[in-house]
Amino acid sequence: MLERERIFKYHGLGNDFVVLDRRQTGVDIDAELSRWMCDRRRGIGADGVLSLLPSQEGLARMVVHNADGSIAEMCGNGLRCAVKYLVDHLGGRPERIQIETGAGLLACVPGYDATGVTEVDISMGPARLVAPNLPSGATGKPFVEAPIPDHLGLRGTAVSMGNPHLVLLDHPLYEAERLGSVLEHHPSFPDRTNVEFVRVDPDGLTVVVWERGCGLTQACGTGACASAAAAVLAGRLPTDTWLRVTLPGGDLQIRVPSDLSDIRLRGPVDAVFEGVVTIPPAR
Ligand SMILES: N[C@@H](CCC[C@H](N)C(=O)O)C(=O)O
Repeated sequence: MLERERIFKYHGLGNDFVVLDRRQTGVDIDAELSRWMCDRRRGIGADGVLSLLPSQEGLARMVVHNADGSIAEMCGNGLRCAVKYLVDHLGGRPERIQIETGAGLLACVPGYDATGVTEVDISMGPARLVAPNLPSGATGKPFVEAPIPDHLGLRGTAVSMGNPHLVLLDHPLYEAERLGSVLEHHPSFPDRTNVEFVRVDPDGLTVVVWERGCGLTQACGTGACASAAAAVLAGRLPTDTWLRVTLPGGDLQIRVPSDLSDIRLRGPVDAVFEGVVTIPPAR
C-alpha cells in the first residue's frame, strides 16, 4: 500500500516550507523523506520541512528539516509558518501562542486580517556568543569580529540563535555564492554553520544568507536576528529599536536589547497550497 499524506505549503518572504501536522501520530520523518519533499524537480519543492509534533508545554513542537535532510535547531521564518498553520486551523484569534523548538519554548504573537494570520511577532530568545555549536564551544571565548582561520583578511562574528551563524559585516553580498559553502563547512564550527553577508545601512541592514543544508535562500529569520545582534554588538546600530533587515525576499523587523537576552523578529507569512501526496516507497 502506498502511503498518502496531507501536506501544507507556506512561505515567509520566499523562504518556503512543507508543513506536516504529525501531532496525532507523534512520528517524525527521516532524512530521506525530507530530501524528497524539498526536491524542486522530483518532489514537492521547498527549502525545508517543518514537522509539527505533540508538545507538553506548547501548542506543538516544531522540528526543522533542511533540504539536505539535516535537522536544524531553529528557523525564524519557519516558526511564522507554523504559527499561521496552527492558528488558522485552530479557529479563533489567540493573542499569543507558544511553540516548542530546539531553541526553547518561544512566544509568538500573530497579527490578523480578515483572512487569518498575516504576520507574526516572535520572542526568539537570546543571541548567544558562547554555545556548543560555535567556535566558542571549544575555547569558551566569544568569537566576535575575529579573524577566520585559513581565510586571510576575513573577520566574522559567531552567534547562536539556537542554530549557528557566522556574520560577516561589511562583506560584499555577491560573495555569498562563492564563499557560502566553504564557510558553511569551516572546521571551527562543529555542526557546520549558516553564513550572513551583511551591508550596514544608516537605518538597518541588507543581508544575503547562505543557509546550512540548503544554500542561498530568499530570507532567513534567524540569520536576520544574528546579523542585527552582531551589528548592535559592533556599535553599528542602536539597541531597543525596530531595525529593518532587507533580504532578497523582502524585509523583516528585528529588535535587539542591549544584553542580547531576547531578540524580537516580526515579519509576514503566507499560505501557498495544501494537498495530498503519495510518498514514493523508494526515493
Ligand atoms: N531559514 C531559516 C533557518 C533554517 C535552518 C538553517 N538552514 C540551519 O540549518 O540552521 C530561518 O528563517 O531562520
